[in-house]
Amino acid sequence: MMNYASGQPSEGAPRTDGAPGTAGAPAVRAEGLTVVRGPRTVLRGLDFIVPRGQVTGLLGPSGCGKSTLMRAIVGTQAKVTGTLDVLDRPAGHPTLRTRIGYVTQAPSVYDDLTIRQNLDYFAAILDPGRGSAERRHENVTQAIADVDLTSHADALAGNLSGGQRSRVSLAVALLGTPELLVLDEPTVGLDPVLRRDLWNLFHSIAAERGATLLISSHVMDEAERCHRLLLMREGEILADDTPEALRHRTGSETVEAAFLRLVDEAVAAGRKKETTR
Ligand SMILES: Nc1ncnc2c1ncn2[C@@H]1O[C@H](COP(=O)(O)OP(=O)(O)OP(=O)(O)O)[C@@H](O)[C@H]1O
Repeated sequence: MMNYASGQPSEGAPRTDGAPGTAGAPAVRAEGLTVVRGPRTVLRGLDFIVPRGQVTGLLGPSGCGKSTLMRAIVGTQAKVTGTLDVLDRPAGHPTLRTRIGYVTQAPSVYDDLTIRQNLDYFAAILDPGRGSAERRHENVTQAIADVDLTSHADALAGNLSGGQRSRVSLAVALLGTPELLVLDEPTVGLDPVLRRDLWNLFHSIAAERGATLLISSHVMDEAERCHRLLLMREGEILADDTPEALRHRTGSETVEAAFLRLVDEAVAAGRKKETTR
């Protein structure tokens, strides 16, 4: 994975993406998406799309609802109302299970198994039976190589660093070559070199496999690496645009500055609404 190009969106990003003005259905389409968790409405009537074949960043401060939105998309969240279509099916549809790869914030690996044994285990669940043994072996070897862990394939997962464990989780999600990869803060706690390498890998997965990636982060400099952004705040979408358009629209140098400006505008609009009540 280490020698993929720049980790930045390329000029030639796919156009069959469902983005406004382009052909093709989006990977994810939400209308009036609302989620209630406990006593709180955590997502409030969201409308957005995630275009196919691109890297979309889901950014916003801690607690704004990023994980909840991802859980709704992969079908593991209760009390979801509104429309939420994923790969042309309602979210949670059984046929989506093998078409989506999901990596949660906590790496889901077995410490007492080696990397290869972890991957073998999940591959056997995805693609069971003796007849598939050879394909499983190839897929596992490829997934380990994709995340640059070939030289550690026989190391116990319990002896790996945090970044290496995150990459094992990502390798599990890559098994079965999913059409949609949903990655919840995959670079949190990683050093800058590993973060850059992972972003390069994400872009190569989109470019070479045509996969759609939805990646959450609260690190704003990672926003610049995405084709499109969903900026969230307090359970709402503040903006759904390209990084360049966001910077341009707000007259800002960086996406972080654009985000702060949009937050200020939203706060000011909220105050105005209250005073005119
Ligand atoms: N089980 C739960 N019951 C009630 N409220 C919850 C539950 N889980 C999360 N919440 C609330 O839902 C809101 C959104 O949480 P969520 O985990 O989606 O945020 P996030 O943006 O992913 O945060 P972070 O970046 O810190 O992971 C938070 O205010 C949180 O307190």
